[in-house]
Amino acid sequence: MNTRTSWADLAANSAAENTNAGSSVNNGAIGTISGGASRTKTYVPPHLRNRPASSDPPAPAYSGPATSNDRPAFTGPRWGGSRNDSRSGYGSGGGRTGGWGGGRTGGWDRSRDREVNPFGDDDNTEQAFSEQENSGINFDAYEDIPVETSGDNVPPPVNTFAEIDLGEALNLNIRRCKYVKPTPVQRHAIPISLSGRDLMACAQTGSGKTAAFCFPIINGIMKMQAQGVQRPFRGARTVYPLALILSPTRELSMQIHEEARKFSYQTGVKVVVAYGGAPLNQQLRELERGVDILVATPGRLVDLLERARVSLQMVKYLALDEADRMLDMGFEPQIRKIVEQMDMPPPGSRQTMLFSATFPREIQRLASDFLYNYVFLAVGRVGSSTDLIVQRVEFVYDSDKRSHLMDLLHAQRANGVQGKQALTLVFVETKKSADSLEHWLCVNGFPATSIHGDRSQQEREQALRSFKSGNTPILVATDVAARGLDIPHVAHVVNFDLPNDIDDYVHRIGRTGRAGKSGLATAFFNESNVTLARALADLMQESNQEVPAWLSRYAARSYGGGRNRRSGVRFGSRDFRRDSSYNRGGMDYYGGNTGSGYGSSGGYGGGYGPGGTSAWD
Ligand SMILES: Nc1ncnc2c1ncn2[C@@H]1O[C@H](COP(=O)(O)OP(=O)(O)OP(=O)(O)O)[C@@H](O)[C@H]1O
Repeated sequence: MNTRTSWADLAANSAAENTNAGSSVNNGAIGTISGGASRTKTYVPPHLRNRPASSDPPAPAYSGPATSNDRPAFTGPRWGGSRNDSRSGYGSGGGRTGGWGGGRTGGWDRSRDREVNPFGDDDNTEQAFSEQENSGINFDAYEDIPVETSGDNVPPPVNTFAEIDLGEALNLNIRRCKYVKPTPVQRHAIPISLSGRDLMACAQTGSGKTAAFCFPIINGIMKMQAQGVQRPFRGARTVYPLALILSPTRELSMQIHEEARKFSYQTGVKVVVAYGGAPLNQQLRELERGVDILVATPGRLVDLLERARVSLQMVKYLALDEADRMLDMGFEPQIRKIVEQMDMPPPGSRQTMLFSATFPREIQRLASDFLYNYVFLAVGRVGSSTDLIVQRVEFVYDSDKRSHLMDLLHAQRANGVQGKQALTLVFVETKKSADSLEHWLCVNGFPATSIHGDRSQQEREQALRSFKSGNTPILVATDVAARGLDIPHVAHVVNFDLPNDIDDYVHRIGRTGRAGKSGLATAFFNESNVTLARALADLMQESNQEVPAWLSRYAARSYGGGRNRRSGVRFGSRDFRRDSSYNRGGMDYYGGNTGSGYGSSGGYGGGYGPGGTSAWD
């Protein structure tokens, strides 16, 4: 098929662009890992140098060998040996001696100067970073994205970080991250959250949602601490976080933790992460040192709650990242338990923020149980993919998939920059096929690794590190890596097996084309994917992609099949409260003004109250 050649060229070009991007991109999200192995391992902040060793021994990252990812054709990870586990941030960086114990009140001032610098740079960074901007971001790409807000009295958006009073310490960290101006979702979501409103926010992959929920939380906690918030005393071992951030995967929780630690550096706000598959004791020790923001996966959190090691009684902020995933069938019972059946304050007494790139209507309906008089925000159409990603679909029989993949990889390699293979993420359906494809790639001279639910947590983390560092530039993954992961320089996402659900496709391809950069996504389609055809064709068309004629033909035949949530509705999953069926129930969501402190006009043409307007319509 002659198109294959041009797609291979595209793959190669995208790869070249991403490889070229090099260090100019913000590597912030997991910056302690990406491209900086040796730096993070050896860095000791100036204020910690020449100190006696801590009485708190560095928490060992792994009990087993770090070279667990020892598949064939690897040259051995650069990361082996004494990995300095960035997760352990506060506790293990060396030098910190307690400071967070028990009912900490104001302990931060004493220990602030001992906080490990999560940026891994010198403390005198202000000048260095103020000169630079995050040059990897192409903000123009976002400028004309349509924005919809609904709810009463929606606070107006801002254009700059300076317009919002986030506090000096947080502003400094924003500069350290090289964020020069807010992304569209940040422009809208941050003022809404700062005003105290609950929020359901939908914005495209890679558009900066993490900061959008982290900044208001950190700012709010700084204010609470300034007012001398007191925590109850239920026993020395129970901790009382003020904010809870839940995410569906361990790796995403780790990533959010890393981001939140950067944003909260020297603000006095302590962030701790808890997720399954890692030693509980280590996480308990971290918690006992004090926690303001707890980032967690649901399973591990339920465990901690049942052991009465965490109480949610003081939670003022609840954020669900990938909220639609958190509320789908797999997670919903656990989320309900955490949010409704433990001791968390009810909606209205806490502030709840739900974020995702996709928000099916039925999930919005479920989610509204957790919210109080919320604002709905959609930046771009709900569930759309970003135009920054070039999407290709190729008809490939199962038996030909491996050779097609090989063609793409060869083309990328041939056009690679300085012989470097650009990062390629390959999604497959099952854990078994992930293992076998990884093995096959390695045997055929393409260093690959894999991430899926049957691998140990050590192996999963090792695989991610090895991928990010470029050591194994191909990562074969199941959907465990589909959401949220912010891996710089992923040039190409290959849907070797397409998912059944178009929303999963949107998240998967969203691992490339992030933060204003371009990316390439190639999907292998065959008869077993017909139920996805219509949604896929619609999505591609909406993102200005070339839809092959054969796919359009499949689409025409596959009305309403599968879990295609968009069938029959042209991407209509906006605020579900606008559905006539919703209002028929006698509920008038827009009727009552619950007093957010904003004038009824809000000074912004967003609100979808009666007579409200939308930038989309
Ligand atoms: N204002 C900003 N300026 C520059 N870079 C930013 C800004 N906000 C976020 N970024 C960067 O953009 C990248 C993507 O951000 P983030 O991971 O929060 O996206 P997301 O919207 O949560 O994506 P996903 O839907 O895949 O979870 C990150 O590397 C982050 O550091």
